Amino acid sequence: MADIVIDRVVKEFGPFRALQEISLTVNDGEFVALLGPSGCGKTTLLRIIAGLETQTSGRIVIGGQDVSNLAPRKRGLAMVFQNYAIFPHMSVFENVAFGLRMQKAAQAEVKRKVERAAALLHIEGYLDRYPAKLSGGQRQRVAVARALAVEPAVLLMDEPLSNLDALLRLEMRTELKAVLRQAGTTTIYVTHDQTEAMGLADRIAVMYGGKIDQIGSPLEIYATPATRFVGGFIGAPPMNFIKVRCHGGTARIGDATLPCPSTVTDLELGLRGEDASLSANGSGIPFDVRVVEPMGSHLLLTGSIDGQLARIVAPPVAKVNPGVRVGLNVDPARVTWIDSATGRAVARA
Ligand SMILES: Nc1ncnc2c1ncn2[C@@H]1O[C@H](COP(=O)(O)OP(=O)(O)OP(=O)(O)O)[C@@H](O)[C@H]1O
Repeated sequence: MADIVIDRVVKEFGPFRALQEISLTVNDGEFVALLGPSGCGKTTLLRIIAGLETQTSGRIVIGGQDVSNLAPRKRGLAMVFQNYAIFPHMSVFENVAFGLRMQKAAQAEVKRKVERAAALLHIEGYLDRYPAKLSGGQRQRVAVARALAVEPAVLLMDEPLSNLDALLRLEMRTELKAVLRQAGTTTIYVTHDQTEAMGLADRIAVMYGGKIDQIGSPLEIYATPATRFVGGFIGAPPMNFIKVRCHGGTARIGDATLPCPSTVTDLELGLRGEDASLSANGSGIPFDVRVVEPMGSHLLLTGSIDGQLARIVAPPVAKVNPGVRVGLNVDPARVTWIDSATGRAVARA
């Protein structure tokens, strides 16, 4: 078993509390993404799991063993960090072979595993080169290949694809997902890119201000965000938040009404741009269109609902012009209600 238990981990840098009692269990073979904006504490948490940083309090347990006070190399994990350290005096082959050499693997096995990892990362053509003759993206792939070559039970990665161009990034993402799933590697992956987290992870932990705001499958996080922050961070375009007042279980927007949770009066209607559709006769929630952007697969409409900014996704062939008012149909079951005062989602009535 190679499950990872993060148990009430706190990290303080002097008076600044970078992590506020984080608890999270990553199951054996699971892929969990730590997702959040710059400064939310994801790298700090990963470094604590790796043993590169010491927690102020709390424990890290890997495969049933408390590793909180163990040196990084005794924790039985492989890691790829943003500032990937590959050895300049070693060829790409020897860089990828490094972990296997440490394990005193036989030469034939080293060769086989290096070639396999190199093929996966598309660096098989550079095995004889030295890092100085590689681009940033190629070096990054060497670092990933080196981590994968040892076939680790636990793999920690911090933005390992950040130096790749968009197309290669997408390709590597797919490859990485396939290979880690096949190998059953328990993986924690830090990223600030929500599409990457959605595409790769079994579960996503969305972090904000040193805390986990929500943990769940990509679909759960997308469909039922626990906070305004999560709704606004996940999805493109981000979720719209329209301030409304809820009286007797009904919110009124223009001539339209929506059932709302009657426990709170000051609410925000959290509406995904793709969960609204243009009504045929202008009925529904009034939406004043300001800009129409044809994106190919869809139209992105930017405008306002009740004077508040909103972005709506429409079919690519929809006939909509800037400056017009259209009506939106919204399925009440697909909206999120946020308590304006707390920023937290309110259960539907
Ligand atoms: N050694 C340190 N000393 C003091 N403060 C630190 C130290 N390392 C990190 N911090 C602070 O802790 C917070 C979390 O930093 P961390 O690097 O974990 O964020 P992050 O979410 O990984 O961001 P990024 O995506 O920019 O790397 C930040 O406010 C950062 O300034």
